[in-house]
Amino acid sequence: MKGDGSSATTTATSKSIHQNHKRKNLDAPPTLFDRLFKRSRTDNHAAANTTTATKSNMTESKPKSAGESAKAKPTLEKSRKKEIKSRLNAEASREIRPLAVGTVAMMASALANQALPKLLGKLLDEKTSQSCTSQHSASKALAAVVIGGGMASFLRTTMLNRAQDNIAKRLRSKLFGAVLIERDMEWFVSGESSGTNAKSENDKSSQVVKVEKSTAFTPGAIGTILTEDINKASESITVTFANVLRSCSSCAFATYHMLSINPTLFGISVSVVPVVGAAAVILNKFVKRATAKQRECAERAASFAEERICHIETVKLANREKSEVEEYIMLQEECVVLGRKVSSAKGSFMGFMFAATGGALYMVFNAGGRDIAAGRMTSGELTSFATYSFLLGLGTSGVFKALGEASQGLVCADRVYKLMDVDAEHAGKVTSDKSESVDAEAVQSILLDKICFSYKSLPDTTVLKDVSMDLQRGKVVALVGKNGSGKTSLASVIAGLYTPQTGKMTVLPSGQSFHELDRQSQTALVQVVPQHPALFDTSIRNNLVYSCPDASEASIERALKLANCNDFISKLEGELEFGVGRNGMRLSGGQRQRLALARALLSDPCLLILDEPTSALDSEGEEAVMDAVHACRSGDHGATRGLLLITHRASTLKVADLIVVLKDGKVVAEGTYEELTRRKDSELCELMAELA
Ligand SMILES: Nc1ncnc2c1ncn2[C@@H]1O[C@H](COP(=O)(O)OP(=O)(O)OP(=O)(O)O)[C@@H](O)[C@H]1O
Repeated sequence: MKGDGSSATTTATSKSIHQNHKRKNLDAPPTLFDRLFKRSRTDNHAAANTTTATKSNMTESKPKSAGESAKAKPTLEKSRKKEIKSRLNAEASREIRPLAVGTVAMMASALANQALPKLLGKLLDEKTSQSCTSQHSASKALAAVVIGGGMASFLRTTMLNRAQDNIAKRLRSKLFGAVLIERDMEWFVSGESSGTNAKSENDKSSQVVKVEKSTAFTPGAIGTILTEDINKASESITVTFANVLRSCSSCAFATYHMLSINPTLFGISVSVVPVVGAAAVILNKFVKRATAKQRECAERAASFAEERICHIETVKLANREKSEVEEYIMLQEECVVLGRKVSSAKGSFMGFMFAATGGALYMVFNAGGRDIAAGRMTSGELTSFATYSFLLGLGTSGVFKALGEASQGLVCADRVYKLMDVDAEHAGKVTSDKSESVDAEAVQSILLDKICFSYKSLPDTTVLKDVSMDLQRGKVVALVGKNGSGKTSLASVIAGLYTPQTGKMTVLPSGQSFHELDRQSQTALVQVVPQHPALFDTSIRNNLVYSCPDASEASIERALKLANCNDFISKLEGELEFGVGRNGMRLSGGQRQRLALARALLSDPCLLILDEPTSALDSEGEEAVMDAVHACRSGDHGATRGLLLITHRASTLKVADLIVVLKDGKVVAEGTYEELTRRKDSELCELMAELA
């Protein structure tokens, strides 16, 4: 089993990440990660306070999800607008240098644009007056303006785009951190992250219950926020802001020049502005609403497609490919209808603008022609005037367009910050917030004392009731119970994924509270092999070292041997470098389980939890579980470890030192296999009979 360069690089990278993490705990200078997330948390707390204030000003009592808010109200409350603006400004202020250079360059290029018509007019007049000497001066000035303007345009584009990219990068990093680090598990499994069923209706024709899904922070919606919304939000404080400035300056310069050339002609030329402005305001409102609806529809379609692709096996087993494609087409049609409304509105505005501008130019040339004939104006002046009026039109539409983009940017930023701000209910305690650590090797047992737990989404249902248990190194405890009795929930609480409402979980002999330890200590103490282990679309090696990136070759080999992985890995092409495919689909269920077991063993935890470990294992794989039992009892390199087996198999139950029977979240019996099967009507016998 050899590693190639790429995996070595990956391992080296993960090693360095892990080492960085370790260094962080030793009070090293703050890393980029620290700076980003500490700042982000400070921002979030500040924002959370402001948000609370904002929420109280809102008319709705229930806070809405991003998808819902976009659906219900594409415009923002004043106080919320103010808050978002100040947060965006804070982001922009961190890019003050490229923004300042870009803005100055933009003003310079705008000046060059404004100078062009005048110089062109001058050139024309000089040419018609046959003055060879002055012709040169206009040409030289023109050359200087063209070269200077070109350079300014280059600087403007590169600097503003650089600022935009930097802001987007920071927002993306903060947002991804807020989603991955700062949220507790419940946020991911509850309706807020995965989308809830908004309403159900029975589709009689297909006899399938159709459920309209909300787009509230589904993985698809999170993806869209991370890409499109952040792009638009960062654009609104860089390029769009600069465009507003440029368009305004264009309007001011053009107005000045037009007034200085011919004030009467200026009056004729701007007579169409109020009409065009009023049309723009009305259409802009309509476009904003329609765009929000179109976006919500596109998100629903994206989430729909994503879910079907993720669960392709279920789709194919149910023979639903065609009907799912049809439903997707219907969603697309809905999007197209909404898109048509947006395009019609935009098209009408463009057509109206064209007609209005054409009409204004017709009037200008009519009156200007008369002025030339009367000797009040030269043809060069009229050309300059016409070009300035064109620039004024361009500037005016630029202002409206940029203002529209800016308000769209605010709506997008609102979605970004809604996802970034963690509400108190779902704030997972961040690793660095908990400073207590433990020497995992010194821990002898984990003691559960009257643990009570309910999920936040169902606070009235107590899933675990006064569960007490002593999980010692070298001891195998089997946990049995009917479906839904709370076995997996207990495993998740012990692993630190959820915090119990009452009761204590203590590590001995230090007596520290497990749930007050930092995440690194918690994962060093407890590792879980879940019912359906998730594998990433990468090599076996990378999947293996996921929770222990700095594992040595010797410990990798030991973990693989303990989990009985070597036989199947040696038959795979590339062995440890074999790509397992998406969700580990290129491996069998048993192989996935065994690989997950090796991954857990690699961390050398004090306690290993195997949730239904034999469900996907063949008889050969069951031996791996027995090997794990042996390794826990006798210690594979000196130290023993505890094992909590969630199982129903009699063969596994027999090897356990203690069997704990769970019923409706309560421990109803505990003892050895012999003790618990002495009576035919014992809880364990009844359970085994029911499960047989
Ligand atoms: N994320 C969750 N949010 C709310 N309730 C949940 C959640 N996960 C599980 N439950 C509920 O908690 C109870 C216990 O579930 P749990 O998965 O712990 O049972 P289990 O004994 O492991 O079941 P099984 O043997 O089927 O895996 C069930 O009633 C279940 O509906």
